[in-house]
Amino acid sequence: MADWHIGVIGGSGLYEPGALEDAQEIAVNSAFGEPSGPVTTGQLGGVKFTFIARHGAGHKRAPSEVNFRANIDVLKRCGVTDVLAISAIGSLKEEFAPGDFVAVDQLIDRTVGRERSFFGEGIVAHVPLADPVCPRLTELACKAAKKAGAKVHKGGIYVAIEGPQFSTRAESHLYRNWGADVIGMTAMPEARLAREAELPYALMGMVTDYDCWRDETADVDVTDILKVMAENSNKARTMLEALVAQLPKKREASPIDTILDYAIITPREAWDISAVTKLDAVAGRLIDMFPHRGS
Ligand SMILES: CSC[C@H]1O[C@H](OP(=O)(O)O)[C@H](O)[C@@H]1O
Ligand SMILES: Nc1ncnc2[nH]cnc12
Repeated sequence: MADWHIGVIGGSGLYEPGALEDAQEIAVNSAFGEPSGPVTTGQLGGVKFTFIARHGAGHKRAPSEVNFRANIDVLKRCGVTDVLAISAIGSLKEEFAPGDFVAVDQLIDRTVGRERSFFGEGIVAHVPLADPVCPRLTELACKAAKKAGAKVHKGGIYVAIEGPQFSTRAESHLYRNWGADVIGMTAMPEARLAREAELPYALMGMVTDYDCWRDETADVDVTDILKVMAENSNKARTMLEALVAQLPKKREASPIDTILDYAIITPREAWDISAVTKLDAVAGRLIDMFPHRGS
């Protein structure tokens, strides 16, 4: 049984992990290009912990410019076992008010043109994604967020748009009609890639606005979003402390840890050597000729 190593992806307004023990900022290279920046790695409450800011220091990467593959690859290379993503989200539902937290459990992908797989080019995999988030980590994150004083909604359908513009009013109504509960620009392909990298992934969204469907409120705008985020980022950090404080002592295996066992369709003898080399972290468990993974 592996020990827990929590990886956190901080979204808009959350560019620092808070106080870590033995904190070190390290630049980790990825064969998939430039990650959003260096990671901060250390311990939180005695648990291994690694943080990356999704949009980079100073929020310089737009959602379409985030190299999601490199970010996930880098977390995997650091030895992360589970990923908690934190995001600013718009609400498409009356009950999800600004300031509330939503533990997302389903995703609709409306992004276009982003690299969405580690596989292809000589080694093909089809991982299941019916339930794109890890129920165990989501449950732990919900309890932690409540401990941090947040109003938490368990379950919500997130529609991921390409951005960077917010939605038109017609789109906002359309997504509501589809049954989506919240909206953002980053959970896809992040969740897809975490699954391919055999990393259980949970997404805690912090509601910052009502997008533009609601007559009673002003249309979404970044200044208002940042104001709500500023009020909530401490709560997010407290949630992280509460999360590590209540982790079970030993991390039981998750089915996601070995999802590639049933997903790679290309027979091993046909694997393309250069594709396999790039996958030395993501699929390192299966690539016994590449003893890898500095942890
Ligand atoms: C600052 S408003 C739009 C921006 O905020 C969200 O980012 P993240 O998911 O990284 O917290 C949203 O997806 C957009 O990228
Ligand atoms: N209304 C919204 N649309 C897309 N992404 C968001 N992130 C925060 N609020 C958002």
